[in-house]
Amino acid sequence: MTSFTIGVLALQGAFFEHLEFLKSIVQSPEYSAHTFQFVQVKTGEQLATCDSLVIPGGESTSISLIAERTFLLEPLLAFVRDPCKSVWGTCAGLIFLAQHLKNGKKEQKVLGGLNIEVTRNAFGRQLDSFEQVLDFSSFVPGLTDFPAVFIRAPVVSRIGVVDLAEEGLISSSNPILDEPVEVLHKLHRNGHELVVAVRQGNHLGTSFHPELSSDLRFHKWFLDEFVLKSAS
Ligand SMILES: NC(=O)CC[C@H](N)C(=O)O
Repeated sequence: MTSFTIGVLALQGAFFEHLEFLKSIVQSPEYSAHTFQFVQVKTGEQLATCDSLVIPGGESTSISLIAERTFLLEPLLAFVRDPCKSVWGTCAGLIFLAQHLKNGKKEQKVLGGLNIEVTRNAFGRQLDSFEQVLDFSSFVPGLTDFPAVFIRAPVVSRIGVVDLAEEGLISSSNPILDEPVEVLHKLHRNGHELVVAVRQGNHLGTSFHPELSSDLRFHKWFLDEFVLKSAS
C-alpha cells in the first residue's frame, strides 16, 4: 500500500474543481491498493506534506502576489526544484510555473519549474475563450477527443530559455532543468501552430483547463503518469 498526498494550490482560481476531479478518480477500484490525501495548499506547512502539486488556472498575477504576501513563494520555489515531486500547472498555473514571461506584469513572479517562455493572454480579445476538441492520443493512450477549454489562455512561446551550457550553475540549484522539455501538443488555430501542452520530467504544463470540461481522462493520466510514476 502506497500513500500519496496531492496538493492543489488554493490561493485563487479553479482549485476546488481540480480537487473534486482527483478525489472522484481515486474512488475507482483500480486505485484501491493506494491511499490518497488531498490538501488545499495555502501554507508552507501544507505544501511540505505533498508529493505532488497542481497549480490551477485563475489570475497568475494574483496567484504570484498572494504567494509572496503569505510567504509561500520560497517553499514553492523549493518544491518545484525537488526532483521527487510532480507538478502540474494549468493556464495561470502554467504561467506561474514558467521560467520566463511575455506580457507579464512587472511585479509578477515565476517559479522556473519549466524551462520555457510563456506568453500571457496569447489569443487576443475576440478569442479570449473557446473550447476545442483535441486529439491527445500521441501522449495519452486513446484520448482522441478531449474537450479543451481555453480561457484567456497563454501559449508556450519559447522552449529552453535557460541555456545550461552557459549557466552551468543553474542545473545544480535546479535539477529539473536537466530534463528535456517535450512538446506534447501543438494547437492548430487560425493558421498558427501554438504549443499548449509541455512536459519536463515530472512537471506538466497545459494552457487549457481540463478541470472545467467534465471529462476526467486528462486528470487520470496525470495521476497515473506523474503522481504514481514519480513515486516508483
Ligand atoms: N484562465 C486562466 O487561468 C487565465 C490566465 C490569465 N490570463 C493570467 O494571465 O493569469
